[in-house]
Amino acid sequence: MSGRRVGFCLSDKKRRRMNLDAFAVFCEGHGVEVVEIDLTQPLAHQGPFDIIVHKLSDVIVDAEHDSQSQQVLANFQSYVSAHPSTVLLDPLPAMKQLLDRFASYHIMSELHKTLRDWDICSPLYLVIHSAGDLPSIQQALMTQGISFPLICKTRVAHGSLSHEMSLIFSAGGLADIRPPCVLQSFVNHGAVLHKVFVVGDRHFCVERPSLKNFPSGPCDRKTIFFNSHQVSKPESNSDLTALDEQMPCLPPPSSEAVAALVRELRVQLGMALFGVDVIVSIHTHTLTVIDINIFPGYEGVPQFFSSLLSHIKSVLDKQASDSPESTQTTGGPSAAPTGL
Ligand SMILES: Nc1ncnc2c1ncn2[C@@H]1O[C@H](COP(=O)(O)OP(=O)(O)OP(=O)(O)O)[C@@H](O)[C@H]1O
Ligand SMILES: O=P(O)(O)O[C@H]1[C@H](O)[C@H](O)[C@H](OP(=O)(O)O)[C@@H](OP(=O)(O)O)[C@@H]1O
Ligand SMILES: [Mg+2]
Repeated sequence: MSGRRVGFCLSDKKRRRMNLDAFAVFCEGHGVEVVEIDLTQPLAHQGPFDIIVHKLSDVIVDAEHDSQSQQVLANFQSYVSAHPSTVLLDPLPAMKQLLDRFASYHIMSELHKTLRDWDICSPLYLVIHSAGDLPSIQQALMTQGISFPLICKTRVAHGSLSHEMSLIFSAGGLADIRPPCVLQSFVNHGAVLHKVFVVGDRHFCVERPSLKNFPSGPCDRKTIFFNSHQVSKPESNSDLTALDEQMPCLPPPSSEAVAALVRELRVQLGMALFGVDVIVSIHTHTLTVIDINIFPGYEGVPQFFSSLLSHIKSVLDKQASDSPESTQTTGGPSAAPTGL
């Protein structure tokens, strides 16, 4: 597959984390040119691109208050509008919905309706738009049957501030929330998180440390503030992740249920590169979706490079078969062997 150019727009952190240089070498051997896009320069001078793979979440979040980010985003969007044949991985509207926990948690809350055959749910949650009076928040929690402990997360779902969260154990702890935020019911799950990393039509499950169990119901305990990156990275190990009491190992989520969940989310989100965080309730053994991430780190997925290239090639093959030229010739282009 010659002459295919794939542009990448990644933050410095993401480029290092993904090792884009190594991926470019990997793709060269398969006839795909990987080009890093400089967002500070006109994209038209750097193209053309068959596909652009990006993680513009930081730029989109910063564009809310920063004029330079607004300009970068505007330049990117104008290039994409002027080049409709360039495929975005993933589309900006799809990405934007996952940047907002108010939106992504609504998607999660609807999953049980479309996945009726599977014991899949997401925790009850309350959206807090602004700092209202605490009694009305407490009343809303009671009305919706959302019990303590609660986990409080910022509305913005990506970027450094988005991982600062808190565990709230009683009504008094509600004074510690900083709206806009969500208050999500805390589900005891035995300190094991299942990260489901999705790359196109493939997905991979990776076990990670997670928050330990806490006594159900309100208790007189101070709010615990933490950063999620201290809790669920492979190396995470703290008082927050060490179980206070021994408990029987939980069965992992069924692979069929995870596959059904990924299929549903792929359709609903219209995305190819995302991560789903899943826990298993120690009480009900229900597969519980607690988070969805844009273009995650895929740490613990050695098949990431080959899966990403395989998806890129499937997109390019579809582009070739959909292109007007392909209908003018008999039989269309011979689909280049993906070999992956
Ligand atoms: N409702 C919940 N019940 C129990 N534990 C939870 C719940 N929500 C989150 N957690 C715990 O907190 C951790 C971080 O939560 P979450 O994934 O929502 O944060 P995040 O900042 O989006 O994380 P990341 O971006 O790294 O996926 C989870 O890995 C899990 O250990
Ligand atoms: O845009 P951010 O930095 O919030 O993206 C995060 C993402 O939210 C997840 O925290 C990723 O962790 P995993 O889900 O464990 O992959 C982070 O990946 P990392 O490899 O950089 O820790 C993203 O940065
Ligand atoms: Mg998460």
